[in-house]
Amino acid sequence: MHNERFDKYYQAQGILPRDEWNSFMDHLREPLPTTFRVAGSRQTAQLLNETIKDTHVPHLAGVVFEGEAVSPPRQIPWYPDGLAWVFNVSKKVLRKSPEFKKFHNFLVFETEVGNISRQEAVSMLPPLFLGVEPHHRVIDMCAAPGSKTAQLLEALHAHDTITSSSIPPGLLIANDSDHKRTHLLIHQSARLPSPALMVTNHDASIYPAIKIPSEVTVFPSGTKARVQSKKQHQLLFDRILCDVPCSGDGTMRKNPGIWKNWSPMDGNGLHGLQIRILQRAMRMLKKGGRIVYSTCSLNPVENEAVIVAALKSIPGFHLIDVSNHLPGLVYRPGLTTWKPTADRAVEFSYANYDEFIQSLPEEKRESSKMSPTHWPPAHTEASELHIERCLRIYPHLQDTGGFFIAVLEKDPGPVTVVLGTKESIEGKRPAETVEDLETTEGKKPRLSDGTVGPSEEDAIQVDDAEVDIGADAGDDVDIAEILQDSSKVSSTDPTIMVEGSAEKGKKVTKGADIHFKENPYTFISPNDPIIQSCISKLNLKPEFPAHNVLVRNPEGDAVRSLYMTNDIVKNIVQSNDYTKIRLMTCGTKVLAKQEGSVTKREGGEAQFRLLGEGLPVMLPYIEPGCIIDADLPVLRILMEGYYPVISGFSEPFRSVIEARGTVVDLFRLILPIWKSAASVTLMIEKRAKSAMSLRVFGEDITTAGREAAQKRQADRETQSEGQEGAIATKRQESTIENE
Ligand SMILES: C[S@@+](CC[C@H](N)C(=O)[O-])C[C@H]1O[C@@H](n2cnc3c(N)ncnc32)[C@H](O)[C@@H]1O
Repeated sequence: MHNERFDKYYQAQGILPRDEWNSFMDHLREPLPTTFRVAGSRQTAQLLNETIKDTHVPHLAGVVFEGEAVSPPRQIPWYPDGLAWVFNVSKKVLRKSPEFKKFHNFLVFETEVGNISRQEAVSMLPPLFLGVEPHHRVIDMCAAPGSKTAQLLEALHAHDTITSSSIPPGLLIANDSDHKRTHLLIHQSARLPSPALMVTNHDASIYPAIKIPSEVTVFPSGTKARVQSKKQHQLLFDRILCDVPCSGDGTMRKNPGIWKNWSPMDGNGLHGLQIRILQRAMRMLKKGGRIVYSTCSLNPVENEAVIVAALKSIPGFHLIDVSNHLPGLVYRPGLTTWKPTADRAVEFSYANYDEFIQSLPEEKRESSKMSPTHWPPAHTEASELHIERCLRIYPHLQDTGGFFIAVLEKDPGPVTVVLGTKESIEGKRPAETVEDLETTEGKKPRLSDGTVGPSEEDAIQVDDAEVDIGADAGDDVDIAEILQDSSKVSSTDPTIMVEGSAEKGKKVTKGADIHFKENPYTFISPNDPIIQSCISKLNLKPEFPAHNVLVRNPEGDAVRSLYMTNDIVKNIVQSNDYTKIRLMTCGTKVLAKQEGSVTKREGGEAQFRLLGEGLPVMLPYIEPGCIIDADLPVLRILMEGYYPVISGFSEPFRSVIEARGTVVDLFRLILPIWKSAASVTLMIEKRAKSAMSLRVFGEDITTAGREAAQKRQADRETQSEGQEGAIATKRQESTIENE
């Protein structure tokens, strides 16, 4: 845990007063304490938080392990409502002290079901500065694996109750350029089902313009709303998170491997991409909207230098003073000057870019990774831009990782015409300013993605401009035309077709990504017989938004799963080519075909059931008459076996369920069950069932839990007999580690 280049570089940057240097370095070499956040809707989170505060903490307060007192978890002072916790306990204590082991199990299971997010303290900050509200349109540009996305989604769902999800009028797009990592986002989203969520897979620096219909034009100050046109406009966002890829040297406490190979060149190489992502975000932001730019790097080249370059290249933005936003948070102001180096040995030989570039042989100048924006601005410029308003977080300040945050706002500007979608006029969300970038930034050159590029005076080169999967207004072209374009598609590939376009040679939208292999999104008619059958069989209320139900298969038929979205997600899906925006998923799965149900086996029509993950979203539409009261003994039977027979339940549950039933209401737990001829099954996922069992009964009474316990016992016995003991322990340890 030593690197001379690191010391030399950061001492030269003057990131800290001299007398803090040793403490800073000592903390960098210490492992991070465990931190977690109680997640979920506000009501659920508060309830679980009370359990931690009132049950777990007192239980852990007096624990003494091997003669030493162990500290119980404590609340992170700056996190709102005390919902984030830190605890500093070694693995040995976790494993061997029964009190901590129980608490650890609680954490593992609640994390599994999404009630707790084991997140680094500093990583919880960016969403707190973004201030998302349920009506906001939000994009998380570099979202995977999704811990901040989860926080943004929770803010969008601030009006959820313990049992049911609200349908926010806003939108959250979680994007990541790494296809594999977008699957992490999809996995996360199953824990927080939201009809307002879309997951996309794009390079954020060339994120395509999303079209949205703007049917109604409203003129300000009380003039009457009237339909002016059915034009489409570019969707602009109220809030954007740019948690950009970075060198990550702020995470050294968690990733000690960074020490060995650290070099200033890592940050130098990322600087250009970081600027382009931030610039793209600035162009997608609404007037008065807010961007949070963050990195887990301490390097000014990845932080302040990016902010300066972006602010200088696109006028109309400023840094917000957020010093009073989170009382209790200790941080340092942004650096107003710094010293870049293009030298692995960390020599600071060049005071400015010109000196640097002149020092290179002519043939090497063009390929240099360094640009003028790596160097600091003049002193007056730095103070005009208020670079000191950025936040730097160092490990020794509050025993965290290192982090950087800047909060940018787009000037509100004069309001000329206010355009809104139909639903905004009907009061679901405040009318918004939607501007047509085509006209407002007409003087600037246009990038090939249809967005506006920097002007000639701008210091930054946009070198990905040739990648066009962008914002062209959506002319239709023949697929043959695309096939001819060898830069986009290899002409030797005979199978090129947009997934889901059933006919060969079908027209596709210009700019569509024909390599994108996802099933299409088809909203089905509210009169579709399957939808109608779900409404009647599952006793759904007439308010059920049947027009917002979609399916995902090439034929567009309701064959297996039904998803629900809110209005804005539907508008976007219907106005854009899903391959062009590379849409991985949207909305939330609410209903699924019950395979092998009796009627199906007898050749009757397929039956759909409510999904556990979609239940909070569906609950407001379920007739109260089909919610059955039950008690703890009933829940116990449901949890202990996979298919408990109906005759095994006591009255009155037994008679009620014998008549019929799809949903059970248990002391503010609403759970879906499936009733077949002779048995009744709790339709929740195995791990979720175990988490609930621990929460409700204090032990894992589920079949899977009992089997796992038996296996552990058997392993222990084998171990004590001295046969393969070492192997069994290792397996157990690695399971705990993974968890
Ligand atoms: C710092 S991580 C994001 C962490 C995430 N916000 C969270 O809290 O879980 C940066 C992410 O950016 C993604 N990424 C890298 N280059 C990108 C690009 N050009 N466009 C979009 N995402 C990118 C990486 O795949 C990575 O998942």
